[in-house]
Amino acid sequence: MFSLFYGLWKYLFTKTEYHILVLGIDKAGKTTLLEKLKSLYSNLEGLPPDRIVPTVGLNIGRIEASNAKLVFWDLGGQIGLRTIWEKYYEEAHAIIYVIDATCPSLFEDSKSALEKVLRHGDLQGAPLLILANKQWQDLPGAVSAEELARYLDLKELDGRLCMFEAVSAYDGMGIKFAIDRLVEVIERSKRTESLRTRAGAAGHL
Ligand SMILES: Nc1nc2c(ncn2[C@@H]2O[C@H](COP(=O)(O)OP(=O)(O)OP(=O)(O)O)[C@@H](O)[C@H]2O)c(=O)[nH]1
Ligand SMILES: [Mg+2]
Repeated sequence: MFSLFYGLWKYLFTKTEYHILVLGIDKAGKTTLLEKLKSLYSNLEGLPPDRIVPTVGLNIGRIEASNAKLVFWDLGGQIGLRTIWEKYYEEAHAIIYVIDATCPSLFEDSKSALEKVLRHGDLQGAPLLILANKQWQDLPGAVSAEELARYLDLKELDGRLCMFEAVSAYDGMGIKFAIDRLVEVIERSKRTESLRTRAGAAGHL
């Protein structure tokens, strides 16, 4: 009887944990975004932009949003570090792909790195949120989310849900809206269902 009530209590009150990969080429603003997420969603003050250095390993950020626990894995985007990305694919519920929207000369590089990510079998069906970052008042040259979508013209989405949002990792503009949308999509995605089934099966071994 106890286990029945415990199971029900756990079902009602335990928040599901989702793993979200934060990818993108170097200097796109991934770590600045991660630190801003910490400030926006918790009492912890994230690192200020002037103390953030290029990422070599992995930065992890945990927040609670839209009644879910979110774990962000922020990886280095330098060309020699991109081979590490795939080690995290299997366990990821979704991808956030960050692009410096003020730098069209790097869009092609961003696009080909992203296409490689999307082709990988371990990320099949993972929802994708593409952020047109650096929409900051001091950088008026940033392209909008719609313009970025046109530039990238992604063809190999393979049935996954893809969203574009304009954000500023500096001042936080657009971030909460984008994350809430992503969580909604993660909760309904087939990928989440299959990761849950796999975790359940592993638990019964
Ligand atoms: N103006 C402006 N600058 C930003 C914004 N986000 C990041 N930056 C700047 O862009 C540069 C790179 O930011 P990072 O967060 O280190 O970029 P990253 O994608 O983590 O880079 P790697 O770790 O090398 O992959 C830094 O100088 C940031 O201050 C933004 O929203 N607006
Ligand atoms: Mg970084």
